[in-house]
Amino acid sequence: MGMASGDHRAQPPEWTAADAARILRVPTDASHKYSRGVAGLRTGSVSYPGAAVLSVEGAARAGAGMVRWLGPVEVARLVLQRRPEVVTTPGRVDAWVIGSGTDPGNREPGETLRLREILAGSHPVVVDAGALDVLDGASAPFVATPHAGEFARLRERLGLPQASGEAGAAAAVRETAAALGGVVLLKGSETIVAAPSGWATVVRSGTPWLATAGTGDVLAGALGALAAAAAAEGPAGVGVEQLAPLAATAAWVHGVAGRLAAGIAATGIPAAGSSAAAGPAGGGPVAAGPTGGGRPITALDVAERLPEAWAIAFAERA
Ligand SMILES: NC(=O)C1=CN([C@@H]2O[C@H](COP(=O)(O)OP(=O)(O)OC[C@H]3O[C@@H](n4cnc5c(N)ncnc54)[C@H](O)[C@@H]3O)[C@@H](O)[C@H]2O)[C@@H](O)CC1
Ligand SMILES: Nc1ncnc2c1ncn2[C@@H]1O[C@H](COP(=O)(O)OP(=O)(O)O)[C@@H](O)[C@H]1O
Repeated sequence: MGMASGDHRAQPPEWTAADAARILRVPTDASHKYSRGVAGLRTGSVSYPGAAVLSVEGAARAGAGMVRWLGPVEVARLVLQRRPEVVTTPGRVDAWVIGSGTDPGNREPGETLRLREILAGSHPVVVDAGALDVLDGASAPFVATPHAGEFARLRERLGLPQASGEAGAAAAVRETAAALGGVVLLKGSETIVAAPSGWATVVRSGTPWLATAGTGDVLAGALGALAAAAAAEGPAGVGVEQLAPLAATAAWVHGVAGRLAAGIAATGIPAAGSSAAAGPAGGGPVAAGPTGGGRPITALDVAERLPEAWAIAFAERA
């Protein structure tokens, strides 16, 4: 994390396996499911039930002590069919994931109220897709996770001009984070993460094979698990600036999981201390990169490879 910069003019440095390894938490003899963090998800809907399943998969596979999913009973049935480990009754939550697989145009007023309550709380919140419109006035530390289309709409709502070019994207993500008072994770072939302070990093561990429906839902769930683990660690909780490296780590692990699923991850995963410019000694640039082959993948394939990606990062632990 020392590599990343708060200089608004600078191009953000790349997040590495070693950076991710410093953030990931390993259970000890003293651990129990609650100390490892409860990820609470209000994701999916009757219109998009699959997103509930996918975000739950992301959270479960990224190491949550418990996944609590709350929502319509017919969606709960699908979630439990896929993953009976999930708890579907209200209770303790250390970090929330909201919005994936929901349509703000179709949201019941009661649900909007619940989302606003979550955003007025003190637990970290991952704000995805259909919840990006309720961010205004949030006091909880949060990470917004828009794709390019959602990012453009978010900036429009904030009265900010549209960004252009690679350099423009990084500056725009920083500017949006500062305007919102929360972390912004802009998804894409390069995923840019910025905190309100201007701290920023770029994640390049993925593959274009990730461009398939539902992979963003898996990422939101995975980030929820990492945030819950951090939040469960002590009474001090997790501040907004701490959420940025957690978000970069979730994106790094998710990207590598995509590459593992696509069969192109055996070589060239950026290693300890590497950056795109570091050369082979530091792990090197991605050898089997975007045009280096691979095969089609599904969002569930990505979720299934999260533990392996996690272990690849963790192997870089100093
Ligand atoms: N199995 C499921 O239940 C799935 C549910 N999903 C949910 O479906 C809802 C709608 O999400 P969508 O993202 O499809 O729709 P959006 O309502 O965000 O709109 C997509 C629009 O944005 C534009 N756009 C520009 N850049 C884009 C980019 N990088 N990626 C995607 N669209 C871009 C597209 O051209 C399109 O017109 C969300 O709640 C999402 O979470 C999706 O995650 C897909 C899988
Ligand atoms: N061309 C690409 N190269 C690498 N990763 C990509 C590419 N396109 C999309 N992704 C990744 O795939 C995921 C897509 O998320 P999102 O757009 O929210 O999809 P969905 O809403 O269908 O879940 C993100 O993690 C994003 O970074």
